[in-house]
Amino acid sequence: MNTGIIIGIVIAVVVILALIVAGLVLARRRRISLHDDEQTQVVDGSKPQVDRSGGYKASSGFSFSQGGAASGTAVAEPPEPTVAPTERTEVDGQPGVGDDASVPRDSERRGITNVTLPDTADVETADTATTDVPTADTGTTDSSATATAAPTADATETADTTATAGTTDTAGTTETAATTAESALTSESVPLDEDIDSSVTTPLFEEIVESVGESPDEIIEEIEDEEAAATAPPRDEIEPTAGRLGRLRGRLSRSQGAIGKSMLGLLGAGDLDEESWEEIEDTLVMADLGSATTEAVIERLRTELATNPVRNADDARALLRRVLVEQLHPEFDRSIRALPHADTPAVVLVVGVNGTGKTTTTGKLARVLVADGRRVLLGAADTFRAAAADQLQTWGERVGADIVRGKEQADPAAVAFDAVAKGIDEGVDVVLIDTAGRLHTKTGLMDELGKVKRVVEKKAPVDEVILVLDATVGQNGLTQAKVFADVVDITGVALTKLDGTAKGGIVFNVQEVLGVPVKLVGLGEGADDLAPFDPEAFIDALL
Ligand SMILES: Nc1nc2c(ncn2[C@@H]2O[C@H](COP(=O)(O)OP(=O)(O)OP(=O)(O)O)[C@@H](O)[C@H]2O)c(=O)[nH]1
Repeated sequence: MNTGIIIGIVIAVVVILALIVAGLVLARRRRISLHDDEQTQVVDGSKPQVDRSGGYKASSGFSFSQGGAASGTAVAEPPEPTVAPTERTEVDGQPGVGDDASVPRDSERRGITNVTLPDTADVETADTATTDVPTADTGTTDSSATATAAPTADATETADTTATAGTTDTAGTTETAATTAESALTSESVPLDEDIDSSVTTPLFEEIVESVGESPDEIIEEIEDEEAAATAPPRDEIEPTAGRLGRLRGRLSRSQGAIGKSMLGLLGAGDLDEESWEEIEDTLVMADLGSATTEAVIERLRTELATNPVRNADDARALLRRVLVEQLHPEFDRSIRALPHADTPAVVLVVGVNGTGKTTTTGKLARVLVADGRRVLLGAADTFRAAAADQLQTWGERVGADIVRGKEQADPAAVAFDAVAKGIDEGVDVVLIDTAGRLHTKTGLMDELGKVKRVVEKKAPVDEVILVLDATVGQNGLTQAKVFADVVDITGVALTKLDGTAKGGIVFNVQEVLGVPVKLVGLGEGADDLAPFDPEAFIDALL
């Protein structure tokens, strides 16, 4: 082979290599970076934590406002829902609406029971009864009742324990007290709040003291000793809300990516043909944005791209972010109306299908409010599930909030009513009422929920009705939501279990369909895993 041919081959190889390298460099420059955020260490106080989120963090803490009054801020009221409220929806036959949620976790499954609620006349009677004749029914209380009810319940308990041991005279005396309480219970009949355990402690105690003729101080001392010895669950330290936001990072990991990766990839690919637009549409629908929001997003993207073509990864991300944030209505008022009125506490009703996280959300919210310096009273109006009131009571003990609870199967409206009555009497700032989870196909039960609200409103206006929705049930959750919206005027949504779904897009759809803002998001089972919803932070976590 002569030298000329060899030189020619070498030059050709060099040119080909140069072309390949140049091609790779250009391709790399053009490609939009869709890197998975590495797990980074987020230091929260002294505890390092793994951040898997891509950075969901609310830019501010929780915001509370007063119900019924103008908030004074430049935030907009939500528009009318885009989907007109329908007749009560029957969804029999549809897959899984609330089904997963209805599987009991910590208690035996019980049937749904229709509860006869008092008519208006009864309610008025109850009003009087609650205020004027705090009954001896507290005595029927399981000794687990409430912190406030402790003296009464414990009096009974002490009597039982000590009498068995047969050690002191006091036992006998206190036993008499318990017996007196019992007989008072059986003989007295008080309408409506006959099942209420708490809120009636002191008068009953006085009755007992009178009847046994013993010094109140002596009895109180004994009870206090017993209480001190009792193994009460330790009260949690409540950390300031500002400190917890960092910890919430890392919880949206599974919501992240569904929209971001494919959307940015498509947008970054330059000119979009119809096939690409269809792919974008599919991505949005798959992420649970719903058809109305999907159409709106695509229209906005088309308009924007026509005037401002995307040139690089940053452009694509910024455009998508802007369009998605816009669709989440950042102008909505997302404050929780939990600030007291001049002479009544704020009343917050927590509603939703069973298993969505109502009790947990109520507890977490109580925690936030207590941390904010508010005096909170809990109303355990979920009388259908045996463990629900216990669960709420545990939350109350952890955060330092009293609770009003009823016996299992007690009248939920009566419990709610009594909670508000007690809240007014004691001058608390806010009463949080946890209602029973119920399947919306049971029309009677939905009507009952409406009655709970109406009965409570005999005492004080309901400032906030928070619908708790489980993000993992996706679109089906909206069928539930619409039925609740028909029955009680929902003022905000708490979207729970966002940590367990890859379909964070449900947030868009919820707001669009219900016309109410998502105010809170649940990001885990922990006590502090509740965050105020912040559209910008949320989109940042999605992209
Ligand atoms: N992963 C996760 N789990 C949650 C969240 N919120 C609640 N849960 C869990 O969901 C389950 C149901 O929560 P509950 O608060 O009992 O639900 P509920 O709506 O009160 O249920 P009922 O009393 O039956 O109506 C519990 O195991 C909670 O710990 C959340 O944001 N993320």
